[in-house]
Amino acid sequence: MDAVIEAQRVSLTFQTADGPVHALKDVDLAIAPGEFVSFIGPSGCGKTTFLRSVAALETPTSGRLSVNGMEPDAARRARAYGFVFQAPGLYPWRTISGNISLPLEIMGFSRSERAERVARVLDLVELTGFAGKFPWQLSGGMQQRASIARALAFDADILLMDEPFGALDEIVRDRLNEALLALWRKTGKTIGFVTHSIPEAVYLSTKIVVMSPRPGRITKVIDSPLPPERPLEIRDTPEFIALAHEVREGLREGHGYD
Ligand SMILES: Nc1ncnc2c1ncn2[C@@H]1O[C@H](COP(=O)(O)OP(=O)(O)OP(=O)(O)O)[C@@H](O)[C@H]1O
Repeated sequence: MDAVIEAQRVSLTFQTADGPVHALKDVDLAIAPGEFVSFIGPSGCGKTTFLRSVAALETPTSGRLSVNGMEPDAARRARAYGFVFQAPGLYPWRTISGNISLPLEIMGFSRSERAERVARVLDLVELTGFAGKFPWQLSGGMQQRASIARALAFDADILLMDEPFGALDEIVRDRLNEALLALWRKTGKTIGFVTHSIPEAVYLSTKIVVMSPRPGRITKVIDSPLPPERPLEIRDTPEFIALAHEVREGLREGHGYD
């Protein structure tokens, strides 16, 4: 099947006061529909820059990038994806349902359509009872679930997530990983997910993209042999441990964490 996200020799150089920064160099990647792809690598290897380029928030210096067969900018206008940032970024003066419906209001959806969509995505992230609460009445993990719901409200086939659980403690993160995996299985969306965590990447992904800095590039792409059904205990299995080892070796080969 055709790739939903395809990068061909994508490079991006930032011109800074200290000289050029090669954030991405010759990145080639094809992501098929329904894949869960994690990007892992040390700070500064270009993970965020790649995801932001897919979302048309950055413009590559050279190379070709397509999203649903379109240029990233056209894909953005066609609302081809939802984007989840590292911080939930909810407006404190709006309720949870008010936050989720805000982009829909801006896009001109009717009141009934907004209500229907908000109810559906709140159910997907298991926050149905919290629609009328304000962000400060929710825990950090619940706030991040609300921001995922907001990204899902467009009903796009692609979800781009930039380290969405990085600021959360491990137990909350485990629970959100489970919930995200369940959501992915239920919706069949294509997910691009940036993380610093090897266990998180291995637990969630069908494909793990290992990156290395200076210049930012892909050093290894690992297809996961793990089944789509993944209870948390799968992390104790030999298959999981072997895969985590392979990712760690990939990072080491790219001098990632040395
Ligand atoms: N707007 C910008 N202007 C100049 N340099 C930038 C800009 N954005 C990113 N960079 C640089 O590009 C490189 C890649 O950054 P990027 O944020 O993509 O890395 P990352 O792998 O996501 O890192 P982290 O894990 O710390 O978020 C870094 O050296 C960073 O300093």
